[in-house]
Amino acid sequence: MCGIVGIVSTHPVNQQVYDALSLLQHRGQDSTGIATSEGSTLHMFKAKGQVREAYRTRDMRSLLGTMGLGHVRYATKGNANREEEAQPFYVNAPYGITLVHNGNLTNTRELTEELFHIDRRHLNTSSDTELLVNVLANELQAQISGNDLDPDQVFGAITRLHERVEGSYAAIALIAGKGLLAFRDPFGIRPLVLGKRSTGFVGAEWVVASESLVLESGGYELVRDIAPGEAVFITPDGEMTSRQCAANPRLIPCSFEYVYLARPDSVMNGISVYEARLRLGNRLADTIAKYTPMGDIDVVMPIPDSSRPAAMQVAQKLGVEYREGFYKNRYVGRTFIMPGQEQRKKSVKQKLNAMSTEFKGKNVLIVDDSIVRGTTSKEIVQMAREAGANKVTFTSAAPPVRFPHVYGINMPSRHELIAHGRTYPEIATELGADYLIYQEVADMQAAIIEGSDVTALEMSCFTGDYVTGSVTPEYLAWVEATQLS
Ligand SMILES: O=P(O)(O)OC[C@H]1O[C@H](OP(=O)(O)OP(=O)(O)O)[C@H](O)[C@@H]1O
Ligand SMILES: NC(=O)CC[C@H](N)C(=O)O
Ligand SMILES: [Mg+2]
Repeated sequence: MCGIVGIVSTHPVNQQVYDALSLLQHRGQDSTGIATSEGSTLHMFKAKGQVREAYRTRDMRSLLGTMGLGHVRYATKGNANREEEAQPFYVNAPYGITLVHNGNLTNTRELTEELFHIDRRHLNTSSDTELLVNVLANELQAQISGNDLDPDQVFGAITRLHERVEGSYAAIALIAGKGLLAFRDPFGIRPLVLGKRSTGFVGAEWVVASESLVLESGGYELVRDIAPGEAVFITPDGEMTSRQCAANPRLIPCSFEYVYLARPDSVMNGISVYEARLRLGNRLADTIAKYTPMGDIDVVMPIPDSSRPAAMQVAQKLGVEYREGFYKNRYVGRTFIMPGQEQRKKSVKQKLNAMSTEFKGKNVLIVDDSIVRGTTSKEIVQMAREAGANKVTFTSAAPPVRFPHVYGINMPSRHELIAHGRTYPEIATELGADYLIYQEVADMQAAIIEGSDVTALEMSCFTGDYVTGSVTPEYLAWVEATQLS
């Protein structure tokens, strides 16, 4: 999962893009980059690491211009540690295009072949984003007749792109001197919102971002979510045009955004992430009440940070005291999105510590938002026991993750998933917990979409049902054999 932002302003945008990326840091910690367009000149800077460490004052000063975009990366394809794969990606024709992408393409093998053998394009990395920007450039080139670029040509290119590309993609591109283009895949798997701020001068300022909290913080009004399959083109003067470019668009957003990835203060596809997490807690409480005699539980505890809203509701609904027994070191980032199991394991220990006064002799019910590899939960159960807990009940506000996620969350291999091929008692034993309770799939779906217009969710990592056609057993075996873990 990555974070993306694009801004068209009447003022220099470098600082605004930087501020937005800081707010999206929870979506990717591997690398970051910003590109700006100063007339027809593109400026770009990218580096490994988090936003605060990556940019020096001189890098920021070089990012001139009133249109810009930025990216924080959580790698799902290629190599998390290679600076060349940090985004934005750049191609010099037509006009000069830079692009940022959140998502993961699932027909990369076909696209690589086509781009090389038919379109005669040079690919220099194993990043799927490099494929995406080259398809865009190729299709844009095919649309252009004179020297000017009009929105019809841009939308024609996106229509073709939707026909060629499969998988998930929320993307923003800067076309040097011409405008900013944003588009979302035909299922709207990854999020993208559009915001506007009136300047008091002619024209408005526009922002496109992964999450709505970026808009709120910058004083933009939320115009709407960009629709699945839709493309939005904004000229340097702030003129905005949009068009539906997909043949059969249907909103099927990723459930994992609501479970874990997004910040709780964002609203995505009309659903408040915080409220969805509260509802997940309510439903989980009902399931817990079915299976656990309440007299057995002394306290409910969250695993900071993401499970707090759900844990609060579990405690309230069960009528059990809510306590924070794990202290979180705020200087360690999110562990799940770190690359490599070694680093993730080490970081859980550095990040969380159990306070023995909260555990001694107690039956604790621990709530996490999800259990994926079990890296966090295994450590947590052990910490709780060492801190003197009597019985440990571990609960997850999401169902068991049993299948690879191929749409922008890095869990490509079934074998690394703790729930894959194991029964509940086997998982509990593996975690060292006395009891283990998961949310049901139907309850997760109902909790997330309740009260909204969304009718379906992308839940493949829980169900094994993939919404794009290219995800076959053969593809999954290839992903398992070749991708990052
Ligand atoms: O089973 P695992 O493979 O360990 O993955 C699941 C855990 O990872 C995430 O926490 P993370 O520390 O990344 O972020 P958070 O602070 O937002 O909870 C998530 O909230 C779970 O705690
Ligand atoms: N998580 C993402 O959105 C990743 C984007 C892209 N697939 C990359 O690996 O860089
Ligand atoms: Mg967590």
